[in-house]
Parts: sequence; structure tokens; C-alpha cells
Amino acid sequence: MSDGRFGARLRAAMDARGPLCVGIDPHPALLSAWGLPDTAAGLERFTRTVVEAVGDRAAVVKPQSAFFERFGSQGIAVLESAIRQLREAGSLILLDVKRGDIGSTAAAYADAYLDPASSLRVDAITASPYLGFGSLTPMIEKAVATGAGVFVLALTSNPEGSSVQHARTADGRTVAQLVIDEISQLNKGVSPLGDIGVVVGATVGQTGHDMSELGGPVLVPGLGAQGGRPEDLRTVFGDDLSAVLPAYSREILSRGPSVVALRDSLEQLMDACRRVVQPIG
Ligand SMILES: O=C(O)c1cc(=O)[nH]c(=O)n1[C@@H]1O[C@H](COP(=O)(O)O)[C@@H](O)[C@H]1O
Repeated sequence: MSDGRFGARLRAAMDARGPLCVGIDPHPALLSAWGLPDTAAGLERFTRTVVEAVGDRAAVVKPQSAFFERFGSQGIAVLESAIRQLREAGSLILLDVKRGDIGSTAAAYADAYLDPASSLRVDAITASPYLGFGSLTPMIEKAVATGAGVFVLALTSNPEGSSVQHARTADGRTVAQLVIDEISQLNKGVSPLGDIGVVVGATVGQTGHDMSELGGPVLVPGLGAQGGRPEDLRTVFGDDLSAVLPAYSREILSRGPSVVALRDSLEQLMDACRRVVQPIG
């Protein structure tokens, strides 16, 4: 991992490579569509192909831990080598693990994914704040101390999310607004971009949440396979899209196993997102 704070490294990566995160989600159906067995060997082949196709051109690559954990220690070994290869290829690695637990356990998760001595060390992880935002403190502190980042779920792309995330807290704010506000505090004064981000789905529509003080990156899944389109970014986030990081998994992965086709898909989606996120003129 190169030196410097995560937010600054992410800003530089998005400026250099464009605003796009490619997810590595080796679903059983995708392995089958690629003519691969639903085994650790199939997982290894799939992952290696995606890394070859996108590792040197996507700003961020987001392996979905669940699809590696499915294969036990063999799957974790594939994830570890993907992390090494992605680092060599120069993309930032965001491990999608959605961790969250009581503080003392959260500290162990931080050691697993953010400690420089860990073979699973990545640039950033996803975290769930539903044991209370404060329970994430060990992960956030470790991230900041090691030049890593944390993306905290705020308004998720799935239809069930709003029942919890739109619920009102004692002071009248929604749960999601509380998460956004806590992160805004953490990012205050950090430039060019804070190290702590939020996750907001492209599918959530106009929710009335205020992200104007966030100061950190916004990971946006829900595009492509879940129905979200680049145009929806404007509906959800308004005019300031400079910190928005659109993420696609199946939409790109379904174009494999051809490395050329995977790259073409990445370029097309990158152009489509750029047109919305960084309009010319
Ligand atoms: O944290 C995430 O990345 C995430 C949050 C969310 O609200 N919705 C969501 O789909 N995701 C993840 O983003 C990926 C979406 O994959 P596709 O629907 O294939 O693009 C999956 O790995 C999900 O677990």
C-alpha cells in the first residue's frame, strides 16, 4: 500500500483512472456462464481473469468477500492472491465485508483487514453501523492510523433497507442521516477528501437526506444488474457528484470471460458515468 491518507489516494485514483469501482462478485451463475466449475479452482480462474482485465485501469476494485468465503480457506487464499495482484496492478482495493460488531470484536476485524501485517490487508472495507455508529470506532481509528478507509452503509440499494435506514431517531433525524452526520464530523478539515465514506445505492431515489457536509467519498452500488442507471446519480445526489464512486459488478462481469469484452464494458460504463459525474463545460 502506498503512503498517504486513503481519501487523498482515492481522489488521485479517481482523477487519474476515472470514477468507477469494479466489483468482483463470482456468483455461481457467473462461474457457470464463463464455463467454469463452481469450485475453488473456478473461483481462482474467474478472479485472475477479472484482475487481469481491470486491475490496471479501474480506480477501485471491490472483491465481495462472501463469494470467496463460500469456499472456506481455499477461497480466502484466492482472495489473498487477488489482493496482492491488484496491489501490483495499481488499483485501490475495497473489500466488501460489511463488518460491524461490539467494539472489542470490531477491533479484531480491523486487525484482519487493515493491519499492515495481515495478508488480507486492503485499502478500505465496507462496514455496517447497525450496532450503533460508535461501535465502528476501532475500525475507523485503525483505518485513519494506517492510511486506509471505511465505507459505512447509509442508504443501501436493496428495497428492504429503508425500513431501518429511514426510521427516525430520538432527535427526529433518520438513522441514515445520523450515519451521514457522524461521518461528516470525522471528515471535517480533511482534504482533498475524507477517509471515511458512505454507501448510498443508485436505486434509492430522492430521499431528502443532506450529504452536503459529508466531505468524504460516496460508494454507489445498485447500478446495472439492480436497475440503477448513471442518470439516476443526479436524482439521488443532485449537482455535486465530485465524490461519487459508481460501482458495478454483474453488469461488467457478465461480459466475461473475454478480457477484451470485460475491458470494453468497463470503458463504456466509465464513459457513461463520466458524462454524468464530470460533465464537460
Ligand atoms: O456495500 C456494497 O457494496 C453494497 C451496498 C448496497 O447497498 N448494495 C449492494 O449491492 N452492495 C454490494 O454491491 C454489489 C452489487 O453487485 P451488482 O448488483 O452485481 O452490481 C454486491 O457485492 C453487493 O453486496
